[in-house]
Amino acid sequence: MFDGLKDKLSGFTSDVEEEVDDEALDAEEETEADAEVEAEPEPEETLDAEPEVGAEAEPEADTDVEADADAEPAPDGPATVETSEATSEAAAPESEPAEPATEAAGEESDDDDDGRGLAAKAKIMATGKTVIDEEDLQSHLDDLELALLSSDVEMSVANEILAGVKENLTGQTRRRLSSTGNLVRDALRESLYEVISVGQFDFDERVRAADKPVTIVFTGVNGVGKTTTIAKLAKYFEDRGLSTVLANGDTYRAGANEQLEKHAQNLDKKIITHEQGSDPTAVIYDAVEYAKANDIDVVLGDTAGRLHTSDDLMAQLEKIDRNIDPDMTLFVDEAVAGQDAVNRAREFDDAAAVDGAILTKADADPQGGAAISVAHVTGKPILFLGTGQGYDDLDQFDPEEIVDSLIGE
Ligand SMILES: Nc1nc2c(ncn2[C@@H]2O[C@H](COP(=O)(O)OP(=O)(O)OP(=O)(O)O)[C@@H](O)[C@H]2O)c(=O)[nH]1
Repeated sequence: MFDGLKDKLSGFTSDVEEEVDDEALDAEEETEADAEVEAEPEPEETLDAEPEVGAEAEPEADTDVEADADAEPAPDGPATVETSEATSEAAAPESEPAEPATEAAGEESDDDDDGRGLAAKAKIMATGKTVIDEEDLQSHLDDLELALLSSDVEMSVANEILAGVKENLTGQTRRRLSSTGNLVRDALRESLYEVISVGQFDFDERVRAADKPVTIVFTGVNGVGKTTTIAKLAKYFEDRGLSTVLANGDTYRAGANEQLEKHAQNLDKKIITHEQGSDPTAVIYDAVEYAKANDIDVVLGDTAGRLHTSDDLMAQLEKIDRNIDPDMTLFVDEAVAGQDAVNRAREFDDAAAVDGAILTKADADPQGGAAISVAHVTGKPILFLGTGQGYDDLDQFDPEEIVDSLIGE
């Protein structure tokens, strides 16, 4: 799932990490040079070079930072990051002295596995320098933009991700990043998470809390796996102890009844159908009445997937809204449709406000563009991903899990 996108994102993070490493090395050399200068026999500089002796003995205002750093003496003596960190903070007393030194001290112990440069990276963050020059970052951001667009990520969403990465790596927010050697990945992770977690709510909880029967109506064009998804959700609810009745409100398409009937039969579920061409609202209404009479928990109502530009479609959904007032309207499309799915999500949401989306065929989608973009574009969350043709192949959409799978933990 989304393997092509994973590769592209990994290319970006390793390229920028390299750049950050180079900057870190430069910074390290600079700091070492500074330290040599500081080691000259001026009284205050001597204090920095030999903190155990000097700091407690001279608690003057401008040496408070050293004293703080020394409050937890480093076993390795003055050559530790804590010491040199405190030194650089003291050299620039204006810039938030104590906290960064503590951050850097905490970070240092985790940095061994990344080899060169990590202590220096922590130092760059702690001392308020940028992690990477904006200019150096720009060419990588251009590459990232291309990678996102070629993976079908919607333009405005790609721009949002780029802006987030840039801000996280060069702006004021970088201190929020955990410095465990994955600065760039963390920046990308945070930025991706922001766009794909839009509007998330607890689907199970909402269903549990609602008065029964809960009515869920499905919209979306034909051929994307809507019928299969309704069947998968019937199984999903059964697994959670909730009963369902299916309603075929797609009275427009020949063969729709048979298709849903087959799933209902396989899953041993009640299905309500009317003749082809009849009123979809009436079908779903009957299903709701059946659910009430038979103590059924959830009504799953299909609707026709005619073209989203059709006034008929809007009129149909409006009529369902007016007469049935469903608890949720979910938009279904296929992840593999990429930009088309994103555009349709926007148009369906404009036509008849949806509460969330389900993307089918994520298992067959190397790009991930729709999965990244739909929530941000509509302001409504993706709730499920279809991951295969079996009834159990439906995963709840967990933004954190998706981001982890895209860029590694
Ligand atoms: N690989 C994969 N195939 C799927 C998934 N969901 C549905 N399909 C397949 O997609 C094909 C179309 O699914 P249907 O449910 O019949 O789709 P549909 O005809 O769009 O249904 P309507 O939207 O109601 O018209 C079927 O072969 C399904 O098995 C999925 O998540 N992954």
